[in-house]
Amino acid sequence: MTDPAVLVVEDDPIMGESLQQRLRLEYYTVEWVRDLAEACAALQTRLYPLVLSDIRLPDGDGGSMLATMMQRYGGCCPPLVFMTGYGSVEQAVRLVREGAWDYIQKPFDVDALMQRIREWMLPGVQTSDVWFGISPAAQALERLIDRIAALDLPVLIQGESGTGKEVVAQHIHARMAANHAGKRALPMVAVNCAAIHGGLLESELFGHESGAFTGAHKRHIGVFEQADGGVLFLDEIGDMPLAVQAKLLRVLQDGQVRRIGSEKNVHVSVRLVCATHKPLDKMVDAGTFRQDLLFRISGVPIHLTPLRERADDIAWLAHRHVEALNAKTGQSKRLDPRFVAWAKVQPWEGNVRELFAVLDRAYHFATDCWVRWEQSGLPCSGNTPSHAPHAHKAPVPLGDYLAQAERDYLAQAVSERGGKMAETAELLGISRKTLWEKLKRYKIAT
Ligand SMILES: Nc1ncnc2c1ncn2[C@@H]1O[C@H](COP(=O)(O)OP(=O)(O)OP(=O)(O)O)[C@@H](O)[C@H]1O
Repeated sequence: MTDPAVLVVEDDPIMGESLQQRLRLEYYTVEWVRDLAEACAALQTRLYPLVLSDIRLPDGDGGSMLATMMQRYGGCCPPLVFMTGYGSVEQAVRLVREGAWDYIQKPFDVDALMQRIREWMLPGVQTSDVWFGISPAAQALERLIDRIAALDLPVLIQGESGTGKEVVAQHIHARMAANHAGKRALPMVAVNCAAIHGGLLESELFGHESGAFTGAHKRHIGVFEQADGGVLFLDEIGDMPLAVQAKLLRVLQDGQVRRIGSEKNVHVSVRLVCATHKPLDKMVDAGTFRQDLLFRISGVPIHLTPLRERADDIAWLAHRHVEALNAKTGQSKRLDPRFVAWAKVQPWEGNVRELFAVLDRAYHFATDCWVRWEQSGLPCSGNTPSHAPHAHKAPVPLGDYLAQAERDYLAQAVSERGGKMAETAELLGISRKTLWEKLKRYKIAT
């Protein structure tokens, strides 16, 4: 199946015909059937990404439609959305609780329906040449990277934590490597300047000779020399001490490094790519970052847009991440389209890293083949998520974050089911014994 196909189940010829025409105009493949029997036959032939069904059919109703799909596909049935009149809204609400995807009340605005179908259908662009995102900001960035890969200018990537600065640096290297004709593979060496203490950072960058200082038992070749002819990625350059900044500036001006304890300069040629989440211009004003160095390293300045300002990328990234998890685990789970809808309406303050952490949790807690927002440990509607990722909060270890989310999720599930262990365990897709153990571990009262 290549086209996104919608199965429309509608006995009213005018409604069926107009839905079919409008969906075709939107480039969907449409199959229109008039009753439950025809719908059953169609469902035997393919797995539709979306089934749009009238709640009242000549040979059955929404309940029988849902039962048919559940019987055919189990917990993994395609999204089923009911079209309902005023008189059957209550039934539609009940069916949504029982497993239908959503409902839409007649008469409806067709444009609004198309918009919702786009969300239900997850129209992620899956072309392999897109690597950063499908939003206008991401596409502009991709075009920029294509252009600058061939230029010999230093690149400075700025953006909030988790926006993908390292992903961009790696892609610049990949593009350069693709254009590279040399016999030796184009090296890329990365250093996190925030992770190495000042004195050691200098030695890591420029190298040292044996005996240059206490503890320098043998010669160390610095990253400038290691990356010679390729890419040197200095991550978190905003954390570099002023003394090291001065030495870095000299190396960039001279194109030569001198290992600590050596008398000799070594010529180096690297493509420098720096990244930071800190505002370097403000640091210059505050006197904590050298203006001349900022000028040197920002040959091509790149500012990465936070994910909350490029919401179009959420679906695309989420979809790709689930595919990556499938490739890793050998499973074939699919993203619940409501995941994306909720991610868009939540006051989402995290970036891609946080999105992936939430998806990882939902993926691993999934009790069937659907990766659902409900299993992400975040609330489904309303106010700011209780532990929504927040880019400005102090980071906590991922293990603690996941444990907290698991704890909250279990507590919520147990309380919603009035402490009924068998029911809760079944809902969570784990054994009662495992549920008991987890409740004990997290000290959750029942
Ligand atoms: N466009 C993207 N496509 C795929 N994965 C992405 C993208 N952007 C970010 N990621 C993923 O999000 C996570 C964070 O990305 P990355 O480390 O590049 O961010 P960063 O801006 O360098 O963060 P930090 O400032 O904390 O170092 C990684 O798991 C990365 O693979």
